[in-house]
Amino acid sequence: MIWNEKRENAYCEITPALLALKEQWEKKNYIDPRLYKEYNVKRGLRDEDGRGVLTGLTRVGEIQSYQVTSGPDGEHIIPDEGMLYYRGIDCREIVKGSAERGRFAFEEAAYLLLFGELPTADQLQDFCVQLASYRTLPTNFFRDVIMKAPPKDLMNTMQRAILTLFCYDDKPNDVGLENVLRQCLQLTANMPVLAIYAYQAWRYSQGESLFIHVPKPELSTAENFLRMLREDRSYTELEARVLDVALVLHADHGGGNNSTFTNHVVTSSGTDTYSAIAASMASLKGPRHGGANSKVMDMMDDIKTHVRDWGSEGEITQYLTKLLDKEAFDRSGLIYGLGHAVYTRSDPRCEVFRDYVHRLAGEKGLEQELALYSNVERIGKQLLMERRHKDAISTNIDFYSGFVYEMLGLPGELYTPLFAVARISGWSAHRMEELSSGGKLIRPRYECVEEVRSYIPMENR
Ligand SMILES: CC(=O)SCCNC(=O)CCNC(=O)[C@H](O)C(C)(C)COP(=O)(O)OP(=O)(O)OC[C@H]1O[C@@H](n2cnc3c(N)ncnc32)[C@H](O)[C@@H]1OP(=O)(O)O
Ligand SMILES: O=C([O-])CC(=O)C(=O)O
Repeated sequence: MIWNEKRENAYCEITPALLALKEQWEKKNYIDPRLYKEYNVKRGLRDEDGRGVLTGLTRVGEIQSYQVTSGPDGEHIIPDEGMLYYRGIDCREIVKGSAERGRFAFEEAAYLLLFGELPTADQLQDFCVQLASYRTLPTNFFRDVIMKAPPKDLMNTMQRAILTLFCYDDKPNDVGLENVLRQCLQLTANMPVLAIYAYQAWRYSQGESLFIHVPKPELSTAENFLRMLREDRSYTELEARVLDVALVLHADHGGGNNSTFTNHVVTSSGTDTYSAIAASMASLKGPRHGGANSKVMDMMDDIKTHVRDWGSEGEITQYLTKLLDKEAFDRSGLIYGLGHAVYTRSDPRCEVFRDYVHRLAGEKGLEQELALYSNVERIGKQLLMERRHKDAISTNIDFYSGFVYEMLGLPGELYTPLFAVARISGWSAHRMEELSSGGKLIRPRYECVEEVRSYIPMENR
Protein backbone atom coordinates (compact mmCIF):
# COMPACT_ATOMS: atom_id res chain seq x y z
CA MET A 1 0.00 0.00 0.00
CA ILE A 2 1.28 3.46 -0.90
CA TRP A 3 1.19 6.51 1.38
CA ASN A 4 -1.95 8.43 0.58
CA GLU A 5 -2.35 12.05 1.71
CA LYS A 6 -6.16 11.87 1.66
CA ARG A 7 -6.47 8.59 3.53
CA GLU A 8 -3.41 8.85 5.70
CA ASN A 9 -4.40 5.87 7.83
CA ALA A 10 -4.41 3.62 4.77
CA TYR A 11 -0.66 3.34 5.22
CA CYS A 12 -1.10 1.82 8.70
CA GLU A 13 -4.20 -0.26 8.03
CA ILE A 14 -4.18 -3.92 9.06
CA THR A 15 -5.81 -5.32 5.97
CA PRO A 16 -7.36 -8.80 5.56
CA ALA A 17 -4.38 -9.65 3.35
CA LEU A 18 -2.01 -8.77 6.19
CA LEU A 19 -4.05 -10.81 8.68
CA ALA A 20 -3.90 -13.80 6.36
CA LEU A 21 -0.12 -13.43 6.07
CA LYS A 22 0.15 -13.22 9.85
CA GLU A 23 -1.80 -16.46 10.15
CA GLN A 24 0.54 -18.05 7.64
CA TRP A 25 3.49 -16.76 9.67
CA GLU A 26 2.10 -18.27 12.89
CA LYS A 27 1.84 -21.74 11.37
CA LYS A 28 5.56 -22.02 10.76
CA ASN A 29 7.23 -19.89 13.35
CA TYR A 30 6.38 -21.31 16.76
CA ILE A 31 9.34 -22.57 18.77
CA ASP A 32 8.41 -24.89 21.64
CA PRO A 33 9.83 -23.34 24.87
CA ARG A 34 11.00 -26.83 25.93
CA LEU A 35 13.51 -26.79 23.06
CA TYR A 36 15.41 -23.94 24.71
CA LYS A 37 16.12 -26.23 27.66
CA GLU A 38 16.91 -29.21 25.41
CA TYR A 39 19.51 -27.21 23.47
CA ASN A 40 20.79 -25.54 26.63
CA VAL A 41 20.14 -22.08 25.18
CA LYS A 42 21.22 -19.25 27.45
CA ARG A 43 17.97 -17.31 26.97
CA GLY A 44 18.50 -13.59 27.24
CA LEU A 45 22.21 -14.46 27.49
CA ARG A 46 21.60 -15.53 31.08
CA ASP A 47 23.14 -18.55 32.87
CA GLU A 48 20.88 -21.01 34.71
CA ASP A 49 21.47 -19.19 38.01
CA GLY A 50 20.22 -15.91 36.48
CA ARG A 51 23.64 -14.32 36.10
CA GLY A 52 24.55 -12.87 32.70
CA VAL A 53 26.73 -14.95 30.39
CA LEU A 54 30.22 -13.48 30.53
CA THR A 55 30.70 -11.88 27.10
CA GLY A 56 33.33 -9.23 27.62
CA LEU A 57 35.67 -7.34 29.89
CA THR A 58 35.43 -3.67 30.75
CA ARG A 59 37.11 -1.07 32.90
CA VAL A 60 34.24 1.40 32.58
CA GLY A 61 31.50 0.36 34.97
CA GLU A 62 30.65 -2.46 37.33
CA ILE A 63 27.49 -3.68 39.06
CA GLN A 64 27.49 -5.84 42.16
CA SER A 65 24.31 -7.50 43.30
CA TYR A 66 25.15 -10.80 44.98
CA GLN A 67 27.82 -12.64 46.88
CA VAL A 68 29.17 -16.00 45.85
CA THR A 69 30.03 -18.47 48.58
CA SER A 70 31.45 -21.91 47.95
CA GLY A 71 30.83 -24.98 50.05
CA PRO A 72 31.21 -28.75 49.63
CA ASP A 73 28.06 -28.77 47.47
CA GLY A 74 29.40 -26.11 45.09
CA GLU A 75 28.86 -22.37 44.61
CA HIS A 76 25.97 -20.46 46.18
CA ILE A 77 24.68 -17.12 44.97
CA ILE A 78 23.49 -14.95 47.83
CA PRO A 79 21.44 -11.86 46.82
CA ASP A 80 22.93 -8.67 48.17
CA GLU A 81 22.28 -4.92 48.14
CA GLY A 82 23.22 -3.43 44.76
CA MET A 83 26.33 -1.37 44.13
CA LEU A 84 27.27 0.58 41.00
CA TYR A 85 30.83 1.69 40.31
CA TYR A 86 32.09 4.07 37.63
CA ARG A 87 35.74 3.22 37.01
CA GLY A 88 35.82 1.66 40.48
CA ILE A 89 34.18 4.62 42.25
CA ASP A 90 30.77 4.26 43.91
CA CYS A 91 28.40 6.34 41.75
CA ARG A 92 26.81 7.77 44.90
CA GLU A 93 30.13 9.38 45.80
CA ILE A 94 30.04 11.27 42.50
CA VAL A 95 26.45 12.32 43.15
CA LYS A 96 27.65 13.88 46.40
CA GLY A 97 29.85 16.14 44.26
CA SER A 98 26.67 17.76 43.04
CA ALA A 99 24.62 17.66 46.19
CA GLU A 100 27.24 18.57 48.80
CA ARG A 101 30.19 20.16 47.04
CA GLY A 102 27.97 22.58 45.11
CA ARG A 103 29.34 21.53 41.73
CA PHE A 104 27.59 20.04 38.74
CA ALA A 105 28.80 16.47 38.53
CA PHE A 106 27.59 15.02 35.22
CA GLU A 107 30.55 16.40 33.24
CA GLU A 108 32.90 15.03 35.90
CA ALA A 109 31.24 11.60 35.63
CA ALA A 110 31.43 11.66 31.83
CA TYR A 111 35.14 12.52 32.00
CA LEU A 112 35.73 9.72 34.53
CA LEU A 113 33.87 7.16 32.41
CA LEU A 114 35.74 8.08 29.24
CA PHE A 115 39.25 8.70 30.49
CA GLY A 116 39.35 6.49 33.60
CA GLU A 117 40.40 9.11 36.15
CA LEU A 118 38.65 11.87 38.06
CA PRO A 119 39.57 15.16 36.37
CA THR A 120 41.60 17.83 38.11
CA ALA A 121 39.95 21.26 38.28
CA ASP A 122 41.84 22.35 35.13
CA GLN A 123 41.04 19.17 33.23
CA LEU A 124 37.36 19.51 34.11
CA GLN A 125 37.34 23.15 33.05
CA ASP A 126 38.97 22.29 29.69
CA PHE A 127 36.56 19.39 29.20
CA CYS A 128 33.53 21.62 29.84
CA VAL A 129 34.89 24.25 27.42
CA GLN A 130 35.36 21.55 24.80
CA LEU A 131 31.80 20.22 25.29
CA ALA A 132 30.46 23.79 25.10
CA SER A 133 32.29 24.38 21.81
CA TYR A 134 30.62 21.28 20.38
CA ARG A 135 27.07 22.04 21.52
CA THR A 136 26.00 24.00 18.45
CA LEU A 137 24.16 22.10 15.74
CA PRO A 138 24.93 22.67 12.03
CA THR A 139 23.21 25.69 10.44
CA ASN A 140 19.50 25.11 9.78
CA PHE A 141 19.70 21.61 11.28
CA PHE A 142 16.59 22.29 13.36
CA ARG A 143 14.58 23.33 10.30
CA ASP A 144 16.01 20.83 7.83
CA VAL A 145 16.14 17.71 10.01
CA ILE A 146 14.33 17.98 13.34
CA MET A 147 11.20 19.69 12.00
CA LYS A 148 10.84 17.18 9.15
CA ALA A 149 8.12 14.48 9.40
CA PRO A 150 5.62 14.32 12.27
CA PRO A 151 7.56 13.95 15.54
CA LYS A 152 5.63 11.05 17.08
CA ASP A 153 8.27 9.91 19.54
CA LEU A 154 11.21 12.03 20.60
CA MET A 155 13.54 9.04 20.73
CA ASN A 156 12.93 8.39 17.03
CA THR A 157 13.33 12.06 16.14
CA MET A 158 16.64 12.13 18.02
CA GLN A 159 17.77 8.90 16.41
CA ARG A 160 17.09 10.31 12.94
CA ALA A 161 18.93 13.49 13.85
CA ILE A 162 21.95 11.48 15.06
CA LEU A 163 22.00 9.44 11.85
CA THR A 164 21.75 12.64 9.78
CA LEU A 165 24.67 14.27 11.61
CA PHE A 166 26.74 11.64 9.77
CA CYS A 167 26.16 13.66 6.57
CA TYR A 168 27.65 16.82 8.12
CA ASP A 169 30.87 15.08 9.19
CA ASP A 170 33.92 15.16 6.89
CA LYS A 171 35.28 11.94 8.36
CA PRO A 172 32.13 10.03 9.32
CA ASN A 173 33.45 6.51 8.75
CA ASP A 174 36.89 6.98 10.28
CA VAL A 175 37.05 4.65 13.30
CA GLY A 176 40.46 5.85 14.46
CA LEU A 177 40.27 6.49 18.21
CA GLU A 178 40.93 10.24 18.03
CA ASN A 179 38.21 10.69 15.41
CA VAL A 180 35.73 8.51 17.34
CA LEU A 181 36.54 10.44 20.51
CA ARG A 182 35.75 13.70 18.69
CA GLN A 183 32.46 12.30 17.40
CA CYS A 184 31.52 10.94 20.84
CA LEU A 185 32.23 14.26 22.54
CA GLN A 186 30.28 16.14 19.89
CA LEU A 187 27.31 13.80 20.26
CA THR A 188 27.49 13.98 24.07
CA ALA A 189 27.39 17.78 23.79
CA ASN A 190 24.62 17.72 21.18
CA MET A 191 22.36 15.22 22.91
CA PRO A 192 20.58 17.67 25.29
CA VAL A 193 20.07 20.08 22.39
CA LEU A 194 18.61 17.32 20.21
CA ALA A 195 16.32 16.17 23.03
CA ILE A 196 14.95 19.64 23.74
CA TYR A 197 14.64 20.68 20.08
CA ALA A 198 12.84 17.41 19.31
CA TYR A 199 10.51 18.24 22.19
CA GLN A 200 9.90 21.78 20.92
CA ALA A 201 9.12 20.40 17.45
CA TRP A 202 6.69 17.95 19.02
CA ARG A 203 4.99 20.70 21.07
CA TYR A 204 4.62 22.73 17.90
CA SER A 205 3.02 19.73 16.16
CA GLN A 206 0.50 19.69 19.04
CA GLY A 207 -0.55 23.27 18.27
CA GLU A 208 1.71 25.08 20.76
CA SER A 209 3.87 28.08 19.89
CA LEU A 210 7.40 27.35 18.81
CA PHE A 211 10.41 28.77 20.62
CA ILE A 212 14.03 27.73 20.31
CA HIS A 213 16.65 28.79 22.83
CA VAL A 214 20.33 28.31 22.16
CA PRO A 215 22.53 26.64 24.81
CA LYS A 216 24.91 28.84 26.79
CA PRO A 217 28.58 27.82 26.85
CA GLU A 218 29.13 28.58 30.53
CA LEU A 219 26.24 26.40 31.71
CA SER A 220 26.29 22.73 32.67
CA THR A 221 24.38 20.07 30.76
CA ALA A 222 21.60 20.09 33.38
CA GLU A 223 21.28 23.89 33.36
CA ASN A 224 21.26 24.09 29.58
CA PHE A 225 18.61 21.38 29.41
CA LEU A 226 16.28 23.39 31.64
CA ARG A 227 17.16 26.70 30.03
CA MET A 228 16.32 25.45 26.53
CA LEU A 229 13.15 23.74 27.76
CA ARG A 230 11.24 26.70 29.13
CA GLU A 231 9.94 29.67 27.22
CA ASP A 232 11.26 32.15 29.82
CA ARG A 233 14.53 30.16 30.19
CA SER A 234 13.97 29.98 33.95
CA TYR A 235 15.02 27.25 36.38
CA THR A 236 15.89 27.06 40.02
CA GLU A 237 19.20 25.94 41.50
CA LEU A 238 17.45 22.95 43.10
CA GLU A 239 15.92 21.86 39.80
CA ALA A 240 19.28 21.97 38.04
CA ARG A 241 21.00 20.08 40.88
CA VAL A 242 18.36 17.31 40.96
CA LEU A 243 18.56 16.96 37.19
CA ASP A 244 22.36 16.79 37.40
CA VAL A 245 22.09 13.97 39.96
CA ALA A 246 19.72 12.12 37.61
CA LEU A 247 22.24 12.50 34.75
CA VAL A 248 25.07 11.12 36.88
CA LEU A 249 22.97 8.13 37.98
CA HIS A 250 22.01 7.28 34.39
CA ALA A 251 25.48 7.74 32.88
CA ASP A 252 26.60 4.11 32.75
CA HIS A 253 25.59 0.62 33.75
CA GLY A 254 28.42 -1.64 32.70
CA GLY A 255 28.81 -3.35 29.34
CA GLY A 256 25.86 -5.73 29.50
CA ASN A 257 22.81 -3.47 29.68
CA ASN A 258 20.80 -3.77 26.48
CA SER A 259 21.69 -0.42 24.89
CA THR A 260 25.40 -0.60 25.78
CA PHE A 261 25.66 -4.21 24.67
CA THR A 262 23.96 -3.16 21.42
CA ASN A 263 26.71 -0.58 21.10
CA HIS A 264 29.38 -3.24 21.61
CA VAL A 265 27.70 -5.50 19.03
CA VAL A 266 27.41 -2.91 16.28
CA THR A 267 30.78 -1.31 17.08
CA SER A 268 32.40 -4.75 16.69
CA SER A 269 31.28 -4.79 13.04
CA GLY A 270 33.37 -1.68 12.39
CA THR A 271 30.41 0.62 11.78
CA ASP A 272 30.50 4.40 12.27
CA THR A 273 29.83 6.28 15.52
CA TYR A 274 26.49 7.76 14.38
CA SER A 275 25.12 4.33 13.48
CA ALA A 276 26.37 2.84 16.76
CA ILE A 277 24.79 5.56 18.91
CA ALA A 278 21.55 5.44 16.91
CA ALA A 279 21.43 1.68 17.50
CA SER A 280 21.84 2.23 21.23
CA MET A 281 19.02 4.79 21.11
CA ALA A 282 16.82 2.17 19.46
CA SER A 283 17.49 -0.22 22.30
CA LEU A 284 17.10 2.36 25.06
CA LYS A 285 13.67 3.34 23.80
CA GLY A 286 12.27 -0.10 24.63
CA PRO A 287 9.85 -0.22 27.59
CA ARG A 288 11.80 -3.03 29.27
CA HIS A 289 14.88 -0.80 29.29
CA GLY A 290 15.05 3.02 29.27
CA GLY A 291 11.49 3.43 28.05
CA ALA A 292 10.30 2.04 31.40
CA ASN A 293 10.51 5.48 33.04
CA SER A 294 7.64 6.92 31.02
CA LYS A 295 5.76 3.60 31.18
CA VAL A 296 5.85 3.84 34.99
CA MET A 297 4.13 7.22 34.77
CA ASP A 298 1.46 5.92 32.36
CA MET A 299 0.95 2.90 34.61
CA MET A 300 0.59 5.10 37.70
CA ASP A 301 -1.93 7.30 35.84
CA ASP A 302 -3.89 4.17 34.98
CA ILE A 303 -3.76 3.04 38.61
CA LYS A 304 -4.99 6.47 39.76
CA THR A 305 -7.94 6.11 37.39
CA HIS A 306 -8.87 2.57 38.34
CA VAL A 307 -8.04 2.40 42.05
CA ARG A 308 -10.51 4.56 43.94
CA ASP A 309 -8.94 4.32 47.41
CA TRP A 310 -5.17 4.84 47.00
CA GLY A 311 -4.61 3.50 50.51
CA SER A 312 -6.57 0.29 49.98
CA GLU A 313 -4.32 -2.78 50.04
CA GLY A 314 -7.16 -4.86 48.54
CA GLU A 315 -7.88 -2.55 45.61
CA ILE A 316 -4.20 -2.14 44.70
CA THR A 317 -3.63 -5.90 44.95
CA GLN A 318 -6.62 -6.50 42.69
CA TYR A 319 -5.35 -4.03 40.08
CA LEU A 320 -1.78 -5.34 40.11
CA THR A 321 -3.00 -8.94 39.89
CA LYS A 322 -4.97 -8.01 36.78
CA LEU A 323 -1.92 -6.22 35.42
CA LEU A 324 0.28 -9.30 35.93
CA ASP A 325 -2.43 -11.44 34.28
CA LYS A 326 -2.23 -9.13 31.21
CA GLU A 327 -5.76 -7.87 31.83
CA ALA A 328 -4.93 -4.28 32.72
CA PHE A 329 -2.95 -1.27 31.46
CA ASP A 330 -0.85 -2.14 28.37
CA ARG A 331 -1.49 -5.90 28.77
CA SER A 332 2.22 -6.70 28.73
CA GLY A 333 1.96 -8.35 32.16
CA LEU A 334 4.76 -6.12 33.48
CA ILE A 335 4.77 -3.92 36.54
CA TYR A 336 7.10 -1.22 35.23
CA GLY A 337 9.85 -0.04 37.54
CA LEU A 338 10.06 -3.36 39.37
CA GLY A 339 12.57 -6.14 38.75
CA HIS A 340 16.00 -5.97 37.26
CA ALA A 341 18.19 -8.22 35.14
CA VAL A 342 21.16 -7.83 37.50
CA TYR A 343 20.11 -6.28 40.81
CA THR A 344 18.64 -8.75 43.26
CA ARG A 345 17.76 -6.84 46.42
CA SER A 346 18.16 -3.18 45.52
CA ASP A 347 19.22 -0.78 42.79
CA PRO A 348 21.43 1.85 44.47
CA ARG A 349 20.25 4.51 42.00
CA CYS A 350 16.64 3.93 43.03
CA GLU A 351 17.59 4.53 46.65
CA VAL A 352 18.97 7.98 45.72
CA PHE A 353 15.77 8.81 43.81
CA ARG A 354 13.66 7.51 46.70
CA ASP A 355 15.39 10.01 48.94
CA TYR A 356 14.64 12.92 46.56
CA VAL A 357 11.05 11.75 46.11
CA HIS A 358 10.48 11.90 49.85
CA ARG A 359 12.00 15.37 50.13
CA LEU A 360 10.24 16.85 47.08
CA ALA A 361 6.85 15.22 47.73
CA GLY A 362 6.80 16.80 51.19
CA GLU A 363 7.61 20.23 49.74
CA LYS A 364 5.01 19.94 46.97
CA GLY A 365 2.23 18.49 49.15
CA LEU A 366 2.17 15.22 47.19
CA GLU A 367 2.32 12.87 50.19
CA GLN A 368 -0.81 11.00 49.05
CA GLU A 369 0.73 10.30 45.67
CA LEU A 370 3.95 9.19 47.31
CA ALA A 371 1.96 6.81 49.55
CA LEU A 372 0.39 5.30 46.42
CA TYR A 373 3.85 4.80 44.85
CA SER A 374 5.07 3.13 48.05
CA ASN A 375 2.03 0.83 48.15
CA VAL A 376 2.41 -0.15 44.48
CA GLU A 377 6.10 -0.84 45.08
CA ARG A 378 5.52 -2.95 48.19
CA ILE A 379 2.50 -4.90 46.98
CA GLY A 380 3.91 -5.31 43.45
CA LYS A 381 7.12 -6.79 44.79
CA GLN A 382 5.17 -9.12 47.07
CA LEU A 383 3.07 -10.41 44.16
CA LEU A 384 6.12 -10.85 41.92
CA MET A 385 8.03 -12.70 44.62
CA GLU A 386 5.09 -15.06 45.18
CA ARG A 387 4.65 -15.75 41.45
CA ARG A 388 8.35 -16.10 40.70
CA HIS A 389 9.23 -17.98 43.93
CA LYS A 390 11.91 -15.45 44.73
CA ASP A 391 12.81 -14.04 48.11
CA ALA A 392 13.88 -10.66 46.72
CA ILE A 393 12.95 -8.36 43.84
CA SER A 394 14.53 -4.96 43.45
CA THR A 395 12.80 -1.72 42.58
CA ASN A 396 14.73 -0.29 39.64
CA ILE A 397 15.89 3.24 38.79
CA ASP A 398 12.84 3.86 36.61
CA PHE A 399 10.26 3.45 39.38
CA TYR A 400 10.82 6.81 41.05
CA SER A 401 12.77 8.78 38.41
CA GLY A 402 9.65 9.87 36.51
CA PHE A 403 7.97 11.03 39.73
CA VAL A 404 11.02 13.17 40.48
CA TYR A 405 10.97 14.62 36.95
CA GLU A 406 7.25 15.28 37.24
CA MET A 407 7.83 17.21 40.46
CA LEU A 408 10.49 19.24 38.60
CA GLY A 409 7.85 20.06 36.01
CA LEU A 410 9.56 18.10 33.23
CA PRO A 411 7.20 16.81 30.53
CA GLY A 412 6.80 13.02 30.26
CA GLU A 413 7.89 13.01 26.61
CA LEU A 414 11.40 13.91 27.77
CA TYR A 415 11.93 11.18 30.38
CA THR A 416 13.50 8.58 28.09
CA PRO A 417 15.41 11.20 26.03
CA LEU A 418 16.85 12.43 29.34
CA PHE A 419 18.17 8.91 29.95
CA ALA A 420 19.89 9.10 26.55
CA VAL A 421 21.39 12.52 27.35
CA ALA A 422 23.18 10.81 30.25
CA ARG A 423 23.86 7.34 28.86
CA ILE A 424 25.66 8.60 25.77
CA SER A 425 28.66 9.11 28.06
CA GLY A 426 28.65 5.39 28.91
CA TRP A 427 28.01 4.36 25.30
CA SER A 428 30.96 6.50 24.22
CA ALA A 429 33.31 4.98 26.79
CA HIS A 430 32.23 1.48 25.81
CA ARG A 431 32.53 2.18 22.07
CA MET A 432 36.09 3.42 22.56
CA GLU A 433 36.82 0.32 24.66
CA GLU A 434 35.32 -2.05 22.09
CA LEU A 435 37.37 -0.45 19.31
CA SER A 436 40.60 -0.53 21.28
CA SER A 437 40.29 -3.81 23.19
CA GLY A 438 37.37 -5.87 21.87
CA GLY A 439 38.85 -6.54 18.47
CA LYS A 440 36.55 -9.41 17.53
CA LEU A 441 33.27 -9.43 15.63
CA ILE A 442 30.55 -10.32 18.16
CA ARG A 443 28.82 -13.30 16.66
CA PRO A 444 27.02 -15.81 18.89
CA ARG A 445 25.36 -18.97 17.58
CA TYR A 446 21.71 -19.74 16.86
CA GLU A 447 20.77 -23.41 16.48
CA CYS A 448 18.32 -23.89 13.61
CA VAL A 449 15.47 -26.18 14.67
CA GLU A 450 14.02 -26.48 11.16
CA GLU A 451 14.64 -29.63 9.14
CA VAL A 452 16.66 -29.46 5.96
CA ARG A 453 14.39 -30.24 2.98
CA SER A 454 14.30 -30.10 -0.81
CA TYR A 455 13.18 -27.14 -2.85
CA ILE A 456 9.74 -27.85 -4.38
CA PRO A 457 9.07 -26.48 -7.86
CA MET A 458 6.15 -24.05 -8.00
CA GLU A 459 3.87 -26.41 -9.95
CA ASN A 460 4.17 -29.10 -7.21
CA ARG A 461 3.37 -26.94 -4.14
C1 LIG B 1 17.22 1.10 33.19
C2 LIG B 1 16.61 -0.20 33.08
O1 LIG B 1 16.63 -0.78 32.02
S1 LIG B 1 15.96 -0.89 34.48
C3 LIG B 1 14.68 -1.98 33.91
C4 LIG B 1 13.47 -1.21 33.46
N1 LIG B 1 12.40 -2.10 33.04
C5 LIG B 1 11.25 -2.24 33.73
O2 LIG B 1 11.04 -1.65 34.76
C6 LIG B 1 10.23 -3.17 33.12
C7 LIG B 1 9.68 -4.15 34.17
N2 LIG B 1 10.68 -5.11 34.54
C8 LIG B 1 11.01 -6.15 33.71
O3 LIG B 1 10.44 -6.35 32.63
C9 LIG B 1 12.09 -7.09 34.16
O4 LIG B 1 12.28 -7.01 35.54
C10 LIG B 1 13.43 -6.83 33.44
C11 LIG B 1 13.25 -6.87 31.92
C12 LIG B 1 14.00 -5.49 33.84
C13 LIG B 1 14.40 -7.90 33.85
O5 LIG B 1 13.83 -9.12 33.51
P1 LIG B 1 14.60 -10.49 33.68
O6 LIG B 1 16.00 -10.27 33.36
O7 LIG B 1 13.87 -11.52 32.91
O8 LIG B 1 14.51 -10.69 35.24
P2 LIG B 1 14.30 -12.01 36.05
O9 LIG B 1 15.13 -13.11 35.46
O10 LIG B 1 14.47 -11.68 37.47
O11 LIG B 1 12.75 -12.30 35.77
C14 LIG B 1 12.17 -13.54 36.00
C15 LIG B 1 10.78 -13.52 35.43
O12 LIG B 1 10.00 -12.52 36.12
C16 LIG B 1 9.41 -11.64 35.18
N3 LIG B 1 9.42 -10.29 35.71
C17 LIG B 1 10.51 -9.61 36.15
N4 LIG B 1 10.16 -8.37 36.50
C18 LIG B 1 8.83 -8.26 36.25
C19 LIG B 1 7.92 -7.20 36.36
N5 LIG B 1 8.28 -6.02 36.80
N6 LIG B 1 6.63 -7.43 36.03
C20 LIG B 1 6.23 -8.64 35.58
N7 LIG B 1 7.08 -9.69 35.42
C21 LIG B 1 8.36 -9.48 35.75
C22 LIG B 1 10.32 -11.71 33.97
O13 LIG B 1 9.63 -11.31 32.80
C23 LIG B 1 10.71 -13.17 33.95
O14 LIG B 1 9.67 -13.89 33.35
P3 LIG B 1 9.96 -15.19 32.45
O15 LIG B 1 10.63 -16.16 33.36
O16 LIG B 1 8.59 -15.62 32.02
O17 LIG B 1 10.83 -14.75 31.34
O1 LIG C 1 21.65 -2.99 33.39
C1 LIG C 1 20.52 -3.16 32.91
O2 LIG C 1 20.13 -4.27 32.48
C2 LIG C 1 19.55 -2.04 32.84
C3 LIG C 1 19.88 -0.84 33.64
O3 LIG C 1 19.59 -0.74 34.80
C4 LIG C 1 20.59 0.25 32.98
O4 LIG C 1 21.01 0.12 31.83
O5 LIG C 1 20.77 1.30 33.62
